Amino acid sequence: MTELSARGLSVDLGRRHALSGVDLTLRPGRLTVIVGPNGAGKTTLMRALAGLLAPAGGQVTLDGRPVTRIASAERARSIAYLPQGGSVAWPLPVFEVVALGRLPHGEKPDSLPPPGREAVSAAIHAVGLEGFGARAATDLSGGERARVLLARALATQAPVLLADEPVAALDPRHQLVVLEVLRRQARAGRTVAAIMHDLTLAARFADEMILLNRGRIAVSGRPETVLTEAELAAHFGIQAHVSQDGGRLVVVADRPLPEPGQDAV
Ligand SMILES: Nc1ncnc2c1ncn2[C@@H]1O[C@H](COP(=O)(O)OP(=O)(O)OP(=O)(O)O)[C@@H](O)[C@H]1O
Repeated sequence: MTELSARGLSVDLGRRHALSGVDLTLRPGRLTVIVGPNGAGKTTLMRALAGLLAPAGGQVTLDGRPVTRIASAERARSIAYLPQGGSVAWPLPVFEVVALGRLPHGEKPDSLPPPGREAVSAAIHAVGLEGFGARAATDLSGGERARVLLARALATQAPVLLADEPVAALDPRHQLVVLEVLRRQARAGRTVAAIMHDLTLAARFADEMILLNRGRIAVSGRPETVLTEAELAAHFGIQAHVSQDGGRLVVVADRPLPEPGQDAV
């Protein structure tokens, strides 16, 4: 059971304050969805949580230990990170790309021990890519490749899984497949966070949501607390209609609100 926390987290990128004073705790057993407008700092936050960016202030801790002080191999075994829009550089077979997720365990793709091989096969199965194992990962569609990269992260079997826009490239069925995988990971006791832009889908799967805007947490909590028409207007700049359909939250973006100082069209 692994808890990932940020306290007073600030990150500068060049001269830009990308994150300021972020406090959050990602808990085992929960799927937390991070939302926010473009440029809000979501990717920066996830990279800092993964220990890939050094904070300018505050800190990120994994079960109380500062994440940037954990040796990289141990960190990679503890936190699986799926970057946004990841690519595959080499024409390796899908099985071998997914098997790269076992490297933090010291297991090489061409000589996996049985438990490692099982983890790779289970990850390929989880994302619905059976039958793709021998295909070159460079010869796949964007959505297929996105699922290969998620499978690589799953194959690590890390107690923490951080996924940056894991469903952005996927068709509706595979969006559901992947979100069900993330929810199952959480239900199995892992600590799971995902960045998403589809607010209705996010509300359906999130145990908890964090709305980030201008590098700060604007609001967090249950989806119905975060996704109110007022919060959507204030932070996404949209007039939206939020309703309940059979107990599910539905967000329909009606129109963009004028930027402050801009005349309505
Ligand atoms: N390498 C960089 N140097 C300077 N500024 C950067 C750098 N990378 C990102 N930024 C800026 O930091 C801010 C946060 O970027 P970030 O990628 O975290 O946003 P995001 O919320 O993930 O956005 P999106 O929804 O568009 O993916 C943005 O204003 C961006 O322009």
